[in-house]
Amino acid sequence: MTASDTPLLLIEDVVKRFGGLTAVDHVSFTVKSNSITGLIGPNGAGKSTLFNCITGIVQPDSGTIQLDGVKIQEKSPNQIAQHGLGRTFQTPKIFRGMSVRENLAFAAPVQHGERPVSTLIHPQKIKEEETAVQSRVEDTLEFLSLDHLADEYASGLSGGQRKLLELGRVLMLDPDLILLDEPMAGVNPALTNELLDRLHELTNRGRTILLIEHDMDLIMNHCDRVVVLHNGQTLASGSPSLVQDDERVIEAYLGDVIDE
Ligand SMILES: Nc1ncnc2c1ncn2[C@@H]1O[C@H](COP(=O)(O)OP(=O)(O)OP(=O)(O)O)[C@@H](O)[C@H]1O
Repeated sequence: MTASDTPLLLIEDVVKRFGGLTAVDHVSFTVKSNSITGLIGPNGAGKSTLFNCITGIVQPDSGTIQLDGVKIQEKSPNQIAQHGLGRTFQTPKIFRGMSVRENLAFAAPVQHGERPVSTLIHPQKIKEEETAVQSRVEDTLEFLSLDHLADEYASGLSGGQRKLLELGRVLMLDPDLILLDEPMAGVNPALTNELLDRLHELTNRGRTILLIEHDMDLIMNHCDRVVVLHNGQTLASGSPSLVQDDERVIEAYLGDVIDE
């Protein structure tokens, strides 16, 4: 395998049990840099549990998870985030009592200015850091077309705008790999298109995206690869067209989704 073939994320034989239930059952797949990969499967297939294993919220019982060539399965969520992983949740984690701009600024990595002693010792450095954060906030507002809402309270945003803001908070950490848990659920079509444009733009800028989504049109039209989970196992993985035509996937999952 050459360096350029090395996947950004490697999931190998990962198992996670809750008592007698095997939620993730020997799952293996890879995610290439600068791609969008869709993780799909019926309710209870193990998608969120796998996300939790990747982000360090739960520890897998066995298997290997590598991010950019480094094993991360025994690291803490903070260490994994510092290693270049960002994540959004089904329900956005934002501060409703803060403005959009404050939400973004607050998501920036810990700065010297937040430590009182540093403020006295390195005033110039702190000023530079504050300027850099402000500039990053403005860039993020513009990138996500949230600039007109910058001073609004997050509590006043629509569901879709909250999802954009949560993505913005993740982008403030400048992650290489972004995990999105149902980013389009409850988002109106105009904002969904906006969000999809941004996701493609992020891959053009060198980011990599792994997303859980139930909207099949979106998965088939916008993902480079699809991984299908069923009963905790990898039922299929490959290009959207390959997965769409896979008899096992149609029988176990797509049949139901299309009939709905
Ligand atoms: N903390 C937990 N304790 C016990 N069982 C759990 C826990 N978390 C998940 N499970 C179980 O593991 C299985 C997989 O759940 P998971 O939430 O990962 O599925 P999912 O594919 O994300 O489903 P959905 O699409 O409904 O969100 C389910 O049977 C669920 O009940």
